[in-house]
Amino acid sequence: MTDETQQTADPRSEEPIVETDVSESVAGTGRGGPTRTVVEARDVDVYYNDVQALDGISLAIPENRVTAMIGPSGCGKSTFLRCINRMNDLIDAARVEGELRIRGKNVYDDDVDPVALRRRVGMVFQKPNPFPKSIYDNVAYGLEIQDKEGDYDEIVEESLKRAALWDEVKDKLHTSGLDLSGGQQQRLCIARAIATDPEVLLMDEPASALDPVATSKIEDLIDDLAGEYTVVIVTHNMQQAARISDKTAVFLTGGELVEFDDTETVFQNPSSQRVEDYITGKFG
Ligand SMILES: Nc1ncnc2c1ncn2[C@@H]1O[C@H](COP(=O)(O)OP(=O)(O)OP(=O)(O)O)[C@@H](O)[C@H]1O
Repeated sequence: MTDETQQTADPRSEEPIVETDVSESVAGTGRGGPTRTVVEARDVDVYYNDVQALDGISLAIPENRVTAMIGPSGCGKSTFLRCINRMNDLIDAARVEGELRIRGKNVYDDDVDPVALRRRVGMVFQKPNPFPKSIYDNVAYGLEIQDKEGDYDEIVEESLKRAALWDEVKDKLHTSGLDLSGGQQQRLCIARAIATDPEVLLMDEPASALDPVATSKIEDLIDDLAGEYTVVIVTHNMQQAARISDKTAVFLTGGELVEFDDTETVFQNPSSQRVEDYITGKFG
C-alpha cells in the first residue's frame, strides 16, 4: 500500500471518494488473478460497553471476489460485517475504534453519511426479511426511497434476473413477497439489495435458515454475483466457505483474526494449529 491517493468520483456514490493506489496490496485469487482492494480494515477494535468483541482487525477485501468470515459462535464475525456499513452505529453499546476504509476513505470520518454509505454497501440477513409488499415493490423500494431515476420496470426485472428469481416470479410480480418460499424470499432480498447497485454486498449467514436445495441456489447465485460485486459473507458452514469463497478470514474466540488468506490455503495449509483444529472440527 502506498500513501499516494487520488480523488475520484465514483459514479455510484454521491460523494467523491479517495481511491488509494492498491497495486501493492493486490489480492490474487482463484477467480481470475489480481484485483484491487475495496474494503480495508486497519486495526479495528469494537467494544460493547466494556466488553471487547473485536481485537485489532486488519485485512484487505478484494474487489469482485467472495470473502468469507468464519469462526466459532461469538467470535465477532457479524460485528465485523456491521463495521463495514456502520450498522453498529445503531447499537447504543457499540464503540468502534481504528479505520475501516472503502476505496481508501475511512467510513468513520465525520463527513461520511451512514445512510449514503449503506446505499453503497448492501446487506442481506440470515432470516429472509421481505417487506409485506408485492414482489415488485420489494425490489423497487430502495429506488423509491432514493428517488432514483430510471425505468423501474426494467431495473426490477434486471435485479430479479440477477438474483436468479425472475423466471419463478415474472407472472406474479404484484403478489405478496411473503407468499414466496424461504429460499425465494432470500433471493428476493438479494434482488432488493442489488437493485440500487451497491459496490459491496454483505451477507450474514444468508443460507443458514434454508434447506439444502435453496442453499445450493443461493451459493450458485453468490458465485455469479461475485462477477459484479464485492461480496463479504459470514458463514458457520465451513464447507460453504470452502466452496464459494476466494478469501477466508478465520476469527477465533476473543475477537481475534487469526488467519486471512486465499481460501484454498486456509483449508489445505492452515497457518496454525488453532486454525487447523477449528476447520477440522476439533472445536467450535
Ligand atoms: N448488541 C450487542 N450488545 C452487546 N454485546 C453484543 C452485541 N452483539 C454482539 N455482542 C457480543 O459481541 C461478541 C461477538 O458477537 P457477534 O455476534 O459479532 O459474533 P459472531 O461470531 O457473529 O457470532 P454468531 O456466529 O453466533 O452469530 C459476542 O460476545 C456477543 O455476545
